[in-house]
Amino acid sequence: MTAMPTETPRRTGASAIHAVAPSPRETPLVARTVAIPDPGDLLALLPAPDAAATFSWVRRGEGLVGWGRAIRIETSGPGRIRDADVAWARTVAELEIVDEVGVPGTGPVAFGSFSFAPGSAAGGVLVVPEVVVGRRDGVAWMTTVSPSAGRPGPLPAPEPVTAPGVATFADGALASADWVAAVADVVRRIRAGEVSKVVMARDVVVRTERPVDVRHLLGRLATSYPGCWTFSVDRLVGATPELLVRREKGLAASRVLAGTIRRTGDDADDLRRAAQLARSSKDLEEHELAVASLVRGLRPYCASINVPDAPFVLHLPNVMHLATDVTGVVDGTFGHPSTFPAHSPGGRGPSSLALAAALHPTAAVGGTPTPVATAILAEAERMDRGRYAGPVGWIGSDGDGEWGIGLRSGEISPTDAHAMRLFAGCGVVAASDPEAELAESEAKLRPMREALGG
Ligand SMILES: C=C(O[C@H]1C=CC=C(C(=O)O)[C@@H]1O)C(=O)O
Repeated sequence: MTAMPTETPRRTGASAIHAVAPSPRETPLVARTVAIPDPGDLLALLPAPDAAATFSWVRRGEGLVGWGRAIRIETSGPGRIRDADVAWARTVAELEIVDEVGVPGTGPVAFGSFSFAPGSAAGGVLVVPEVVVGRRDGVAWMTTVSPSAGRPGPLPAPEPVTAPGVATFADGALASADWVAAVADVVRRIRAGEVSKVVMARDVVVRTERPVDVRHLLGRLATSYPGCWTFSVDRLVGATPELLVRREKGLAASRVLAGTIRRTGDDADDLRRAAQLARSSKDLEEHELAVASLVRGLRPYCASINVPDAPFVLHLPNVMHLATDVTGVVDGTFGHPSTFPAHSPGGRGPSSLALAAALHPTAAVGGTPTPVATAILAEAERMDRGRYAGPVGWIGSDGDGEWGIGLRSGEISPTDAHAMRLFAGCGVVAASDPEAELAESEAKLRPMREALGG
């Protein structure tokens, strides 16, 4: 039996499952994975401009792309990530799975994206595309999810990609000067001892001459930021350098980023700046708090954890970050309450999504201590972050998967394909200079601005 709608599906024909109440289907959906010849550029396969039905998780030419919506799971509230994990395990249990390839990313896959804040109307979503094409270590495959058990047909011929034309950018919730004043106020509260770190974000609204074709953005982001995860899930699009958690074959991995310096484009100067960043006590403090929060979140789920003594400097085209790669051995015997048996045959422990639920929000996007910091930012930013800075990624049928943090991103409006909101945030600590944070947020907005042609 296969999960089917408990409420009227959207008119796209997708099956909609609201949270954890899938109801049975007469004919099971079949998820079939077959090997295919190397398909070339994965992003070039995406057939249509519709951001709501276009999925991507691509880094250095490898990863997953998908289109169409075979199953949709929507969640909301504080349990939005865990509820989606539970609903996914139930959905998987009711699929018929034929996987002729058997590597991470084959079999049925759900792409997901979750709001930063528990109370956000943006909630959470998992979508199983009708078609997924993936590549990893030179192996390529196609997975189809449909009521038919037949072998998949040829890939569709993509429609031409269109550029958005002239894009105009305007202040979002706060004008720049007001945001700087809000950051200054937060610095005062930190210095008064109320909180150690608060990540302050801002939004920028965009209007484009022509409807945004998400494939245009994805192509530009992937070309300019090959080391980032170029993602598209349900209209949230971006290229994030930060991995919240990957679970693969019993191992958990996370790339924590916090502490930033802008690049100038001059190699010698950038090297000097990298050294300056590695020694900056303000950035090292910001970074340490982010690593500590990640490790605190991961520890209960791991038999062992490896945390390097010092961060390295990650070079991106727009900025450099202090970075720490944390790894852990997932405790397969640990009975996470949201881990369904389908995710832990033989005691595999919490799924990648259960781990993401446990880790979000780290101090790289919230602050320290988390409850105080998130309450302060919610008030000071004067906006709902939506799914910016929330987990974004994919999960497979065995619970393995990859979840990034939805940074360097923007959301295409659900009602107007000419409208987007872009986001960027900065870790604020006692030594922060509000004007410098504004400049840093501008540098972090650059990938999306440039992808839009700004
Ligand atoms: C919150 C963002 O970045 C985080 C990740 C890396 C460096 C950060 C920083 O230095 O402030 C932030 O913690 C963002 O890009 O919107």
